[in-house]
Amino acid sequence: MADSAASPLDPALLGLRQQIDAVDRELLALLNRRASLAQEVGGIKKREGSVVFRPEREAQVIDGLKASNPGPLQADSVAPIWREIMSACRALETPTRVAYLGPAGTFSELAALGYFGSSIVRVPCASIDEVFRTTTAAAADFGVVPVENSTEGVVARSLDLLLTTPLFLIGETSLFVRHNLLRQTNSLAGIQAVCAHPQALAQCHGWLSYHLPDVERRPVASNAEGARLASLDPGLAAVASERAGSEFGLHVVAPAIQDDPHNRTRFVIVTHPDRHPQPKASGHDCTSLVVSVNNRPGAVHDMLVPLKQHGVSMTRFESRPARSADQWEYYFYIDLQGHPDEPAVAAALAELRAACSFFKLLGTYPLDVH
Ligand SMILES: O=C(O)C(=O)C[C@]1(C(=O)O)C=C[C@@H](O)C=C1
Repeated sequence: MADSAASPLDPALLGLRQQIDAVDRELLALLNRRASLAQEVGGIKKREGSVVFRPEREAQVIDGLKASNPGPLQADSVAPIWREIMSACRALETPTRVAYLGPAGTFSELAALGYFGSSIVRVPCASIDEVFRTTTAAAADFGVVPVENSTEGVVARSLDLLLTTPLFLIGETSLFVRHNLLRQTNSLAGIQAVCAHPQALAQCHGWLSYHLPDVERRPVASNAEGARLASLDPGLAAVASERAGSEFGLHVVAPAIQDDPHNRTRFVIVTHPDRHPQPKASGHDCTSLVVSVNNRPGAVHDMLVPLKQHGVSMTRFESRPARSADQWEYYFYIDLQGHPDEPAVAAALAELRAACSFFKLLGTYPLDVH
């Protein structure tokens, strides 16, 4: 087909491409200069024995660039580009090993890559428990685990493990989750079972009930594991990402089958407090804690009064049964806006701690920058 605008012989096109080539060479030279500076920073950190990954600094770099971006590059493009640049620079300082619910192609892997960039050492794990174990045992520097989905609510296992393990939070990221029905053949006929993580099956409940009402829904450890099983058996279908589909050579029989078109999953980044300090204030931070109060009338209200008194906003409040002898005891997972280095947050936390029978600071970290 004739395409005069895209013809490589068009002198205007040729001229513009030559300019792009020249800009790319300049960009490469600048990126290498940046990389050398990061290496020098890495040298200082090594001498001081301090950690390489500084989530608050990375958030500030991206925030600053977005605020001063003159365009036409869109503001939304700034964060992913600089995340990759900083990922590559960080890798020159030290390898970053990141554990997540694998195998390749899971949404957890996408979240890990979105947050840390692609210059990481991937440590796929078979379960959320294994992500916590691997990170606790220092076989990974960081773990990425889902905590909440906009359709299905909390990921209970992650919340329980945050309560019971020593790991703490240093970051968060969220992902638009688009599920697809994948299979060896491009047809809905003859499917015997649909395999996926229980959360994904639940997020597609409406679609599966309508289109495959009599087909077994088979919960498996991850969506990518479902895709792997579907690649071995023509009678099986999977609910997973397009990436998992291409990874295992499957057709997308039906795209975007999640019941909520805005289906999002929030992930947190965990690490071990012995190996990583709490991030410093970035200016846009979140502080997460889990608390419990004695079971008496008004106790939850009283616990929250210090937040109001010190003008600290609460952005999340989830309850989980404590599974203690008293079956009506609960743990409350609370997210506050701000950092404990801010006097109002410090004062509110101190008073809240005094009002609680149990108090655990889960971490403080920069809010996700898009
Ligand atoms: O500023 C630092 O501390 C660096 O190591 C440099 C850099 C970057 O590339 O900008 C890389 C890694 C850190 O997580 C933060 C920033």
